Amino acid sequence: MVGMNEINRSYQPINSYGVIGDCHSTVLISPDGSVDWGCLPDFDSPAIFCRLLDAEHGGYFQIAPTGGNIPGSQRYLRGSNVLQTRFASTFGEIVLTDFMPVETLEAWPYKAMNNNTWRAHEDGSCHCLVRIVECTHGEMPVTVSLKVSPDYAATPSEVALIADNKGAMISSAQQHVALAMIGADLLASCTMDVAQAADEWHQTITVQATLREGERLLFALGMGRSAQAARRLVEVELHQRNFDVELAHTLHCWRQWLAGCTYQGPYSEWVHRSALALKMMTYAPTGAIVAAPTTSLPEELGGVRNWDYRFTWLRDATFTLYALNVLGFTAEARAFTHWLRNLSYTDGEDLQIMYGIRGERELAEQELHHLSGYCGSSPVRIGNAAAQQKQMDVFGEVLDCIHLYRRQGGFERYGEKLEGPLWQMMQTLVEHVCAHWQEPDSGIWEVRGGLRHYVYSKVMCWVALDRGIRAAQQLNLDADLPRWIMIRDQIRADILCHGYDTSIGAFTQSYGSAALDASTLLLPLVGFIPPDDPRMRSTVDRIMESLTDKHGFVYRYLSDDGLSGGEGTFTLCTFWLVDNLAMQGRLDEARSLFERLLTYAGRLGLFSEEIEAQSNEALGNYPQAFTHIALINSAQNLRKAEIRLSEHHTDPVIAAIRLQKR
Ligand SMILES: OC[C@H]1O[C@H](O[C@H]2O[C@H](CO)[C@@H](O)[C@H](O)[C@H]2O)[C@H](O)[C@@H](O)[C@@H]1O
Repeated sequence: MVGMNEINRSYQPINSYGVIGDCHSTVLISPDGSVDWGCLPDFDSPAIFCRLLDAEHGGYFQIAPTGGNIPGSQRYLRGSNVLQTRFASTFGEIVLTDFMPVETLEAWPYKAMNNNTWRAHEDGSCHCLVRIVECTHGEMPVTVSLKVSPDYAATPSEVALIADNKGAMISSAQQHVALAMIGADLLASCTMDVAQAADEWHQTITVQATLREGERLLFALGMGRSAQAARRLVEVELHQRNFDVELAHTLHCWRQWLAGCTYQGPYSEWVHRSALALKMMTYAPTGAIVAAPTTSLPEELGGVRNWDYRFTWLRDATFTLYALNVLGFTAEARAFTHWLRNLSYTDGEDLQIMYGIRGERELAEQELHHLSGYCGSSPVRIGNAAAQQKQMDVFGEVLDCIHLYRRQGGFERYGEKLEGPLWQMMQTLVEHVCAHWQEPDSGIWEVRGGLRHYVYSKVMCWVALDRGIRAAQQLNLDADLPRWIMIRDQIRADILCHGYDTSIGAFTQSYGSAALDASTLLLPLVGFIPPDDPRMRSTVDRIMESLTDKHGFVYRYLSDDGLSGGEGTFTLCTFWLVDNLAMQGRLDEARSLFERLLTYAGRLGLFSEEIEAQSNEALGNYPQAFTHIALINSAQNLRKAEIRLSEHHTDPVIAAIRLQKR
C-alpha cells in the first residue's frame, strides 16, 4: 500500500530541507520526514533519491505519521549535523533522528588520488544513513515509504525483501542498496510490503507499525559495491553495529570539531551553523570541498539556469578556507593545500578552474531529460561545462588562500614548508598571470555569453602577483621580483584606467562597459583599494541604487549573460555589501542589512544561493558554500567594525575623563 504521505505532495521550499552528512556525502530531509535527495556513498555518486528533481519519478525515503497530516518540525541537535524531526498530535508524539555516522572529522591530508570511499571501505560498510523513529509520548501509527531510484532514476531496479523483517535489498545494474530494519521483532505489529505502480521502474517498500511510548524502529541504509555485498550488509553487517554508540560518537565528533571554533562575537549561532554546513561539504578522503551537494536546483523557477555544484571550484573552495580560517580551523586548509599540490596540470594554461572531488578533470555536462526538474525547472544537468572555461580570477584566489594559510602560521603548525612543490606551483601560476593577464575570460560568474575583460578577473591577477611578491619577499624565495613588481603595478594602473567609469562613478563589470557587477564589492576585501576610497564609496552607492531589489538585496549583474531567463538576488553579493558598509563605518546600515538577510534563511539557519525578489523564495543549489562563507565573513567584519567604532568613540571620552582628572 502506498502511504498517504505520497499523495498531495509536490515540491517543498528549497530552504526547508534539513541536511545531514558524513564528509563523503549528504542527504536532504524535508520537514515531512522525507529524504528527497541523496547521492551515496560520495557527493558525486549517481543519486538514488531524487524526488527533489522529479516529484513523480524520483526516489525518496519517508518516515512520518500515517496519513501525512501531522506537520513535522526540525532542529539540529546542539553543535552537530544530527537532525531531529518531531511530529506531535493530541494522541502522541514521534521523534525522528537522522544522522550519517562518522568515525572522525579530522581533515585527512591527501594520500593518493582516487582514494575514495569505496577504496577505504570495500563494501561501503562504514558509510550509511541511519534513521531512528521513536515514540516519545502516547502512540502513533507510522508509515515508512522507500523508493530507491538508482542512477538518477534512469535505470530500473529490483527489490528483494529479506526474511524475518530484517530489511530489503534494492539492486540495479550499477548500484546496490541495503536497508536494514532493526527493532521490528519487538513490536506487536509491523508489516513490510512492496508494491509497484504499472508505469513505474521502481518499487516502493512500505513499512507500517504503530509505535507506543518508548518503542522505536531503526533503519540503516548502506551501499554495497555488489549485490552480494549489499546482501551481506542487510543480513549481517548492519545488524551487528551498535548505532546508539555510533550516534553518541557522531555527536561527539561534531561537537568536538565545533569546539575548535575561535569566533567570539555576535551572531555566533549563525556562524556555528554555517561552519558546520561548510565542514559537511568537505570530502574527507582528498581534502576537496564541493560548492554545494546538489545539482540543478534552479536559479529561476521553471527556468534553465540549473547547474551541478557537486565539484570543487578552486574559487569556491579557497573562499571556504578563508572562512574556516577566520574561525580558527586550519586542518581543512592543510588538507586542501595537499589536494592542490596533487592536481594534474602542467602549467597555468591547463590548470582547470574546477575539478572532481578526487581531482578528476573530466566533468562533461549532460542533460537528464527523463527528470522534470524542481518545480518543472529543466534541464536537469550533471557535470559542468564551466570546467573548460578560462577564468583568470582563480590564480589570485589560489595564491591568496596559500598566503592566508601562511600568514596564520599553517605551515609551521604542521611542520611543513611553502618552499618546494607548493612554491613551484605558486611561481608557475604567477608566471602564467604575467603572460596572460591582458587576455579576456569568462569571469567569476562563468557567463556563457563570450569572453570579456572582466574587472574582477584583472583585480585577481593583481592579487596573484601581490601574494607571490609578498611570499618571495618575506621568505626570501627565488623569484624575478623586479619584473613581478612592475607587472603588478601595471595591472593596477590598467584597472584604474579602464575599469572605473568616471561618468557613472563606479568600477564596472568589464572594460568598455557601463554595466555594474557585484564582484567589484570584493576590491577592498582583497586589498586592491581602501574601502573609503571615493571611487569605492561611489561604486557601493551605485550598486545600492541600481543593482538591488526592494529589500536591498544584491543581484550579481543585470547585463546579458548569454542565457535565457533571469535569476534572483545573489546572497553572497548581499553579504559583500554588508562587508563594504561595515568597512566604510556605515555600521547601522550594515547591521540592518545583515539581520534582514538572516530572516531569509530556512528554519534551520541554512541558505541556498539566491533569493527570488518577488516571492522571497530560496533559489539555487542548497546549502551553498558561497553563502555560508560570506555569512561568516560578514559576521566577522561587523564585529571588527564595531570594535573599531567603539575604540574611535571612546577615545575622546576617555581623553576627556583623563583631562578632568588632571
Ligand atoms: O551563471 C552561469 C554559471 O552558473 C554556475 O556558476 C556559479 O556557480 C559556481 C559554483 O558555486 C561559482 O563558482 C560561480 O561563480 C557561479 O556563477 C554554473 O556552475 C556554471 O556552469 C554556469 O556557467
